[in-house]
Amino acid sequence: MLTVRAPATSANLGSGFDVFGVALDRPADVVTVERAEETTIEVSGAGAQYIPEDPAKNTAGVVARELDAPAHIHIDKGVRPSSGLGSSAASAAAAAVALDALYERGHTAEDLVRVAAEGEAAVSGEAHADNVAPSILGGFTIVRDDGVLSIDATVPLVACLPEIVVSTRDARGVVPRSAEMADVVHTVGSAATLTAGMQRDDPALVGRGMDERVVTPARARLIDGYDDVCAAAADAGATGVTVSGAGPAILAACHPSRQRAVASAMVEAFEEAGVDARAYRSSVGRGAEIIER
Ligand SMILES: Nc1ncnc2c1ncn2[C@@H]1O[C@H](COP(=O)(O)OP(=O)(O)OP(=O)(O)O)[C@@H](O)[C@H]1O
Ligand SMILES: N[C@@H](CCO)C(=O)O
Repeated sequence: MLTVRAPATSANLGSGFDVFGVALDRPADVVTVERAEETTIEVSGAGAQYIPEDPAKNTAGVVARELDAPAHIHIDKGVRPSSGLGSSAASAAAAAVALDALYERGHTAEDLVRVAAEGEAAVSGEAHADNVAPSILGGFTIVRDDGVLSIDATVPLVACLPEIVVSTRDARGVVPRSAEMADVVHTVGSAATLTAGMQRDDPALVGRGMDERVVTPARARLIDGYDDVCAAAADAGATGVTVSGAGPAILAACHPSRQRAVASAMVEAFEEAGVDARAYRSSVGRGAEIIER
């Protein structure tokens, strides 16, 4: 028997659609695996009632199939599904790390990112790896077709999760199919600025680099109170604010001394818009870890 904790993640960071991701300190999924003849899944915790226990439909079950590593899998959800905080990815990442260790397969972390991305494909229709990469590797990650990079950083972040559900499948449906060249140039500038900011641990550069004009505005319309929450975060000192993953969570970057104020301002602004919310104060965090053998 073996237990792994895999963290929530925020993907895109505005300018890095389907490329950038970041591990958060919390919340996290905790997955326990035990060898079995065939895979079975049991789910408890946040939003468990919305998560399929059929291994073919659960990201952790798909990972067990891909690794040919049948197991009884217990998933304790800390990351609520359809949150924009990489819920389905946290289970996939934890299962990949746990099953690799349980069956002593010795895959590299990069191999496990590819396997966990297949779990994501089963639920969202596409094998995007921008949540599973940070959930396995930790840090700020850059995913490309030819590999994945992870950069350590400690920039303070606030992820504010409202009591609204937006599925990744739906949020991918509103992404424009094409973009103006001026917006593409702007996005490249933001992505480069954000990457430099992560490397220098500079919250001001990271915040500026979150600005993006194509995908983010289309998705913001799916989130009640989005503009007010962004304005409140900026007033409280956020250096940048954007949709986390496919939403509805909203991610802000800030200087350490402003983190508490930014978190409170975002929750209050959601509440003024009639939406309950909670904020997770975080830094760029670590990846999946075995916590019990
Ligand atoms: N182990 C799992 N944990 C969570 N959701 C799962 C799992 N397996 C399958 N799902 C399904 O995946 C969907 C939730 O994933 P979705 O990608 O919409 O949200 P998310 O992972 O929180 O968001 P995002 O990818 O934007 O950060 C739900 O339909 C849920 O039933
Ligand atoms: N890059 C993906 C992440 C979803 O978690 C998207 O934005 O659709």
